[in-house]
Amino acid sequence: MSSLVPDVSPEQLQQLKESAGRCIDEAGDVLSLLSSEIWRCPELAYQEEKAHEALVRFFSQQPGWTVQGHYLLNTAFRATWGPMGGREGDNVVNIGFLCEYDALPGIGHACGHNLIAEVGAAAALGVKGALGALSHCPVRAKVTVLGTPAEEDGGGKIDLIQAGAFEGMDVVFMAHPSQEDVAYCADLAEIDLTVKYHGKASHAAAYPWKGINALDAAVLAYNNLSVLRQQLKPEWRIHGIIKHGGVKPNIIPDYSELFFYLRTPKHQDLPHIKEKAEKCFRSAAMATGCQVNLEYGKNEFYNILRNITLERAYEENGKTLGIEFITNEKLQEIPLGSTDFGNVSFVVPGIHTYFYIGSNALNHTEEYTAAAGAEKAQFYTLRTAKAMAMTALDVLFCPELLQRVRDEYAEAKLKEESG
Ligand SMILES: NCCCC[C@H](NC(=O)CCN)C(=O)O
Repeated sequence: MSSLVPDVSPEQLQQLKESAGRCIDEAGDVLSLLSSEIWRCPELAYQEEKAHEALVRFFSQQPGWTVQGHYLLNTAFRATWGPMGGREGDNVVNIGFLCEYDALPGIGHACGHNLIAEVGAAAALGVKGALGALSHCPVRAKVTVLGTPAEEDGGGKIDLIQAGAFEGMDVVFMAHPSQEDVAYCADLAEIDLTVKYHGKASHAAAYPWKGINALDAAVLAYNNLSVLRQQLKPEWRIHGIIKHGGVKPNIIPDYSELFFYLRTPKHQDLPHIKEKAEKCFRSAAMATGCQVNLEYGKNEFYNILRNITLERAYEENGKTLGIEFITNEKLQEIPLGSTDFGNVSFVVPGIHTYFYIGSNALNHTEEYTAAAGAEKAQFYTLRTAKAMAMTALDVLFCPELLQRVRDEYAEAKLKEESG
């Protein structure tokens, strides 16, 4: 372990970590109530009004927090504690914990975002509780909880980055429910694409030759993409749905709409997959005589800029709590999807870990929705929060560790952005 700030011994840091764990356990009931309140009322991206209200109420009822509802976005919030401690002129070390709370259409919290909110809140309570119990904290510390809506659709963290919400943060943490405990997974860069074909209606039996078939264009495009996949790199992904394909069998469809996700390991590769996909959509328009409009999502999701220094510190703390991590780099390179945390990782050093919740069900299934709302998930959720809080305390009290985190972030960002 790096050398600690003056006045804090390794034993005292360990006592602080244990204190954080006790604070989290003591708040276990209210944290579980918070999580289940969110879970019971699933709300879609940018519409998480009840979840926002529950989280703002939660922190407003906790002593010492400054809470801002509707923070820069209607369903975002910010809760801060501090800066406290240190000496006049000391630099503030601002630790951020991120909460997600949007659900999926039709299957509720099938990605367990209610547990993401709980982990973030719990870890923040733990750090605040441990520091607050000190007669004098030798570090000028601040804890920031940021409610970041719309991860599943639109990317609220990206909106918040653009609005300046992450300025002044030194390190950020969040954890995402999964099937295993892992400090890093190679989440993909991603962009949404909506494709609209406009044709010409006609009676499909009487004079079909008068029509221009927008459904044919959609089907051709879908098949074009299906054969394109053979020529894509194995980690690239193109997948989607036909949202509209016509209204009646005897009316040649004059409108069809498709919704696709395009994904690549690095956000610098997105233009290449976009170019390939566009040829598939435009050639289908040419083949059928349709007009085509391509509309990209407002936010590109970035891949995650990993911070191995922080990951290792998190793993060390988690192991003391009995967490068994996947550390095999090959398994960590298997993409689990995408997240707008990737964009955050390019503006603030941080980790987006994954944690087991007591079920082998798969995300984005009804079984996972049930698992995310089950009492059994609470033990794993609070354990993850403790590991995050312990790692935050390491960052606060080990200046060398914080410097290594910063150095790795700067080097990784330079390497990534120089291609
Ligand atoms: N613009 C759509 C982004 C979809 C993000 C979604 N995220 C997760 O499933 C969370 C786990 N990475 C996805 O990857 O489909």
